Amino acid sequence: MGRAFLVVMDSVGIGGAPDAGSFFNGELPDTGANTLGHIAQACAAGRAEEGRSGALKLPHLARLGLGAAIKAASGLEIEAFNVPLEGTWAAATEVSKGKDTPSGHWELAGLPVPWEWKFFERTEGSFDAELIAHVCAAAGIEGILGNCHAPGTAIIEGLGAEHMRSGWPICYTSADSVFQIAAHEEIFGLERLLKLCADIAPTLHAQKVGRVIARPFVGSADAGFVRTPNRRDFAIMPPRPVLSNWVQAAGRATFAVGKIGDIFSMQGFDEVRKGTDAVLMDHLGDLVRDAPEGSLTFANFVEFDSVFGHRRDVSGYACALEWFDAEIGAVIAQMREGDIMVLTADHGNDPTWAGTDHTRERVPVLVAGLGTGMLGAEGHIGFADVAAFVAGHLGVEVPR
Ligand SMILES: O=P(O)(O)O[C@H]1O[C@H](CO)[C@@H](O)[C@H]1O
Ligand SMILES: [Mn+2]
Ligand SMILES: [Mn+2]
Repeated sequence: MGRAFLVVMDSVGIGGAPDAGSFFNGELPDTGANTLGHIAQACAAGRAEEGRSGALKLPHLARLGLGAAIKAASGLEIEAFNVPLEGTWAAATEVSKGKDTPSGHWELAGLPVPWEWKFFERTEGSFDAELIAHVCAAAGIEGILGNCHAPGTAIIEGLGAEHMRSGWPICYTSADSVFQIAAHEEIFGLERLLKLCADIAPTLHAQKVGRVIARPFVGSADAGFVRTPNRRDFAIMPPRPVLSNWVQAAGRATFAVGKIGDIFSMQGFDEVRKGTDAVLMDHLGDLVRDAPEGSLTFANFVEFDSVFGHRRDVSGYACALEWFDAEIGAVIAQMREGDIMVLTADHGNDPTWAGTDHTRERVPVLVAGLGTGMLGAEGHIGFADVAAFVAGHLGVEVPR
């Protein structure tokens, strides 16, 4: 029967989205954004030399068809990826009207987002008085800080000291459908922050805001502020069953690795394993060793996006890709006969692009365990085809 491992490299887009012009970073449309393509070009030109050097080395992903996928997606040819093919590949195009994590993951899991998300469009004064009053009442405080679009690290640097003085939470958003609350773990309290987010989430979800995100941090004005790994996403529930539900309903085991549990509101998984990306790679290796026949493992590696993409750190992103490639090569080598691993992404986050937001892009779909081939017409498929493909491999019915 075999097993399936669906692995999302968060934000590792390959350009070419036909609707990129409808998505923006500030004033600039995402037309031409290409996360992997532009990182590879920067590396080849010697512009990504911090902590690494030279051409982007992704031998395992390249053998699975990364070069062919980029070329199909965006027309770009990356010399470093020009190696003999051993995998099955495609470039996937998204239809959901959002370039964020839930939109990408839901559609990859078979559910294109069936509504328009609510975005907070004003970059300053983003939240209306009613919402602010709701947050204040839920938190038992007089006011909030922030109330704007901002990168999360910059806003705690700018408002952390004031937050410590006033005890008011820092509320901010981005080009995504998110309401984020940053608060000091010791001054405001971690449990209090998580409870506040959980309490206000139903109101925001009812307005089709995709996620309320708790962004705890520690530190001081003198020593600097730093976010902790205790981030928690309170995401709107998918309105219909998705891949993990289908597999579970067929009596199979399902495992979530990383933030997958949060993205699907903990629905459809027998077990959720979390940690930093390095820890997640160990979890994935353990599951490749131990997961039962017929099972689904759905993993997300978030640091490409959260640590490097949003920070527009090209060298760091390249390092993370090279680390991932080496590690995943060793994990793939442990797969059993009949297993497949599908490596894909949920959106772009081009670190050479303007702004600090995600970028609308196509994504690679690279399959290990099937031999050499291509999916779709000339290598083009939709995000939702990934779910159908994985379900088909497991012999699980896709509900109509
Ligand atoms: O800049 P930080 O706080 O990391 O926020 C980013 O993370 C959010 C959720 O992934 C995105 O919408 C973007 O705003
Ligand atoms: Mn994402
Ligand atoms: Mn992100």
